[in-house]
Amino acid sequence: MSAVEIEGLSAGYRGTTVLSEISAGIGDGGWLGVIGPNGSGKSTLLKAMLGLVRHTGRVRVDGRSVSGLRQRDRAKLLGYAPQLPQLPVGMTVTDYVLLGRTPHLGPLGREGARDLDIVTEVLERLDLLGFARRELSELSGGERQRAVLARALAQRTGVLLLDEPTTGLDVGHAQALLDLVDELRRERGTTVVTTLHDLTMAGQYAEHLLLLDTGRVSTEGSPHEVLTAELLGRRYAARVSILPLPDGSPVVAPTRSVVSGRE
Ligand SMILES: Nc1ncnc2c1ncn2[C@@H]1O[C@H](COP(=O)(O)OP(=O)(O)OP(=O)(O)O)[C@@H](O)[C@H]1O
Repeated sequence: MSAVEIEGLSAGYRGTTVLSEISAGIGDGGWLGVIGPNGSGKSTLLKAMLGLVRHTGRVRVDGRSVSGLRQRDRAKLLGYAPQLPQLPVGMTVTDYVLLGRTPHLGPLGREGARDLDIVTEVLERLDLLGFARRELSELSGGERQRAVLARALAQRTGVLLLDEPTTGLDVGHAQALLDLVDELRRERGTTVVTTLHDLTMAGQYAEHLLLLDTGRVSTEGSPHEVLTAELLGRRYAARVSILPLPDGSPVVAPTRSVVSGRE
């Protein structure tokens, strides 16, 4: 359980500023969805929170600034599943997920029974036990995606930062993965930050959305406040309609332009 505050976060690469003055707060067990068009800075925001790119401003977890922490100590607070992780060649699923335990290992770097138990539990939870001894290169895209999430879950942190966790997953597996994250949130009070391209799903799972545009916060608020045809049309240069589901939650439906003269 951890509350997260982002305060005046600016970040960039090699002298170029990509993110400017981002501020946001997420309560214990909250879910923040970061949305925005390609290149708007969503992944950079997560990387800056993790200290993986140069940044100014503050990130606090339970009131404690993480900016000055060593990578290892940050990794005890913030779990991370990157969008395009480098997957070590020849590594099995179990060994890969065990990497999530690295920040918790003692000076000799040996994993103990508790670490192995956590890995088994996570593999079971993500329906990966059958693949435990398989090499990562022998998994399908969706299975690999689950292994990446498994590694982040094995970190056992109060905060999870998930960068496009449903990329490459079919609708059923995407739902199952987001349901699982939601379950963790309810059971353990895990605080979640996800970037998501699927705006309907972003609105269904996140309670609060942060819409980025060219590295700045364009709009933030509840899914109903942010997922409007006018706003999305402007920010994404897209034609969309917002349709309500029976429970009132918004579906973002792309609409095709009418081409005259077509049969
Ligand atoms: N390592 C890097 N070096 C230089 N520029 C980078 C680097 N990574 C990202 N950028 C640039 O920073 C900007 C924001 O990129 P970022 O990956 O954060 O966007 P995003 O919103 O996550 O995009 P997408 O939806 O396409 O994944 C882009 O203009 C991108 O080209």
